[in-house]
Amino acid sequence: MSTITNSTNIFWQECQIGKPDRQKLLNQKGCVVWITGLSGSGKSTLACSLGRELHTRGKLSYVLDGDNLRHGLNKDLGFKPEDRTENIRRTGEVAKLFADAGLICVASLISPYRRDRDACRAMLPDANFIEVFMNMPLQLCEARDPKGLYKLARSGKIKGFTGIDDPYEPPLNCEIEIKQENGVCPTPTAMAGQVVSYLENKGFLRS
Ligand SMILES: Nc1ncnc2c1ncn2[C@@H]1O[C@H](COP(=O)(O)OS(=O)(=O)O)[C@@H](OP(=O)(O)O)[C@H]1O
Ligand SMILES: Nc1ncnc2c1ncn2[C@@H]1O[C@H](COP(=O)(O)OP(=O)(O)O)[C@@H](O)[C@H]1O
Repeated sequence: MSTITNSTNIFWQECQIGKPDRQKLLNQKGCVVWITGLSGSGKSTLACSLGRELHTRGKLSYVLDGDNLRHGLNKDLGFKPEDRTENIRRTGEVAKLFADAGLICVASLISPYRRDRDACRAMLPDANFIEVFMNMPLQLCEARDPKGLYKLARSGKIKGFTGIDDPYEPPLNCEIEIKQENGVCPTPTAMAGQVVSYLENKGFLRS
């Protein structure tokens, strides 16, 4: 991530009401839950299920989904490595703002490159970046293929598709790993439950 800025003569503006005040109001702690994994691994499913579970518990969250962001904020970006890097950087910055607002921000993007995810982690105080790895086999994701993209990638109609002809670098230091047990994928509710338990144990669900 570049730390170079093109602006000069800029100053940080402090306000009287800060993150601790907002957290107190919301009775929770702002953080980023960053879900990474292959296309079709269940990132959006987990993000939605988690959002629903937190809402039920009276906790304010917001989902930043890669696909959705590419309809607006990131619509100028493609899938070249430098575009993916910029996609992740922008999303990291937005997620950081949501966390500062006191929300539990759930970012759900393939984010295939370790360096880009680590750069987002570095934007936040360490414990406030919770990396969730959807550790699902490529064969399962490809068998699901809900958008038919793997089929297009295998036939060469999409170039640079993650897992096929573009790399996915699994996390080395994630906080949560979601994986199959005895060849069975946990249900969406169980996946969300795993994340909620983590948030609860680490004190994010109280101020
Ligand atoms: N070349 C290539 N590689 C990977 N994915 C592709 C590609 N082209 C289009 N798509 C679709 O874009 C969705 C991924 O967007 P992301 O912003 O999460 O990608 S990234 O983090 O910048 O790698 C991804 O959504 P999910 O399937 O939900 O992961 C795909 O539907
Ligand atoms: N835990 C799960 N159990 C069964 N099917 C799932 C599960 N998670 C996701 N799926 C299914 O797999 C497909 C891909 O899930 P999705 O959340 O869109 O993945 P991603 O966002 O990583 O591309 C969808 O059809 C979804 O219904």
